[in-house]
Amino acid sequence: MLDVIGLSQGYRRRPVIHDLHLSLGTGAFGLLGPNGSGKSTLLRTLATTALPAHPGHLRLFGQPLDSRRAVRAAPRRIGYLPQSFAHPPGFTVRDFVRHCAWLREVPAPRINSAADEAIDRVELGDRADTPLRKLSGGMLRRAGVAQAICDQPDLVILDEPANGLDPQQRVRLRAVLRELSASSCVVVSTHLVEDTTHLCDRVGVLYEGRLRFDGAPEELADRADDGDAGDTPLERGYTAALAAPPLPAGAPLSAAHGDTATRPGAS
Ligand SMILES: Nc1ncnc2c1ncn2[C@@H]1O[C@H](COP(=O)(O)OP(=O)(O)OP(=O)(O)O)[C@@H](O)[C@H]1O
Repeated sequence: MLDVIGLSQGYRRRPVIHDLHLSLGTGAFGLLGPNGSGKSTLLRTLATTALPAHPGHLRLFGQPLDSRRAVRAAPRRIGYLPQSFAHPPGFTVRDFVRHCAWLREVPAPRINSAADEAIDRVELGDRADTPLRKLSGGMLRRAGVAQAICDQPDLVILDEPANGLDPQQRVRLRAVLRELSASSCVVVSTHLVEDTTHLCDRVGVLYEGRLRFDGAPEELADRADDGDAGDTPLERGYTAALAAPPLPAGAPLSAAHGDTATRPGAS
């Protein structure tokens, strides 16, 4: 579904992601990392809103982004929720989700029903005709999730989707994403380390633009030492991973996710 092969990415002359390797198939992948570690930059690149410097660094749906045609085609199969997004404040939730679906070139006969279904999934059905400017922060976030999951894209990329959600809505969101991840590749960045146990079959820990861990949440918890900071084994395992060296390009991947057993580039 998605292969990142030695990706480096940054802003002007400032590198942020360094020689990153990652292969994902169907399932839920949680991306953890401290502020400024490069999570949003990586997700932006996977969503193709920022292109890699070299087309060969990213393969989506089996294709490198090496032609205008490939770059144009990829977003049709990607649902993306950025960390923050501009929205026309006069749009209702329904207008917004339909508009995003139209931008993604969801076939016209499917747009209305797919938008309504996505709005129901995030439990905004009773607000479908409410202008976005009148929504609470958590509701606006859910409207953002609705547009990303509308028509079940093959690749769903969500940058901190649980931001501002109350505990019940977080549980509901996890259930929706788990359901999606049975047939799509769902990539979620979060600061809620514990959330990944309930949602993800695989997590990555990014620090200073390099992956420090890639495996099942249980394996991350196993990294924990008594001396690591955190209240739970998973939080302590996360702290331990931050102190670990970057993963080498050929490191084996957890067998729990997708169909790739080793990193691309592994000999
Ligand atoms: N548009 C931009 N222009 C220049 N530098 C940027 C831009 N966006 C991010 N950066 C820089 O890139 C680095 C990584 O930022 P990024 O937002 O990817 O991290 P993050 O892990 O998502 O952080 P957070 O958890 O705070 O959201 C930071 O040092 C940030 O200052």
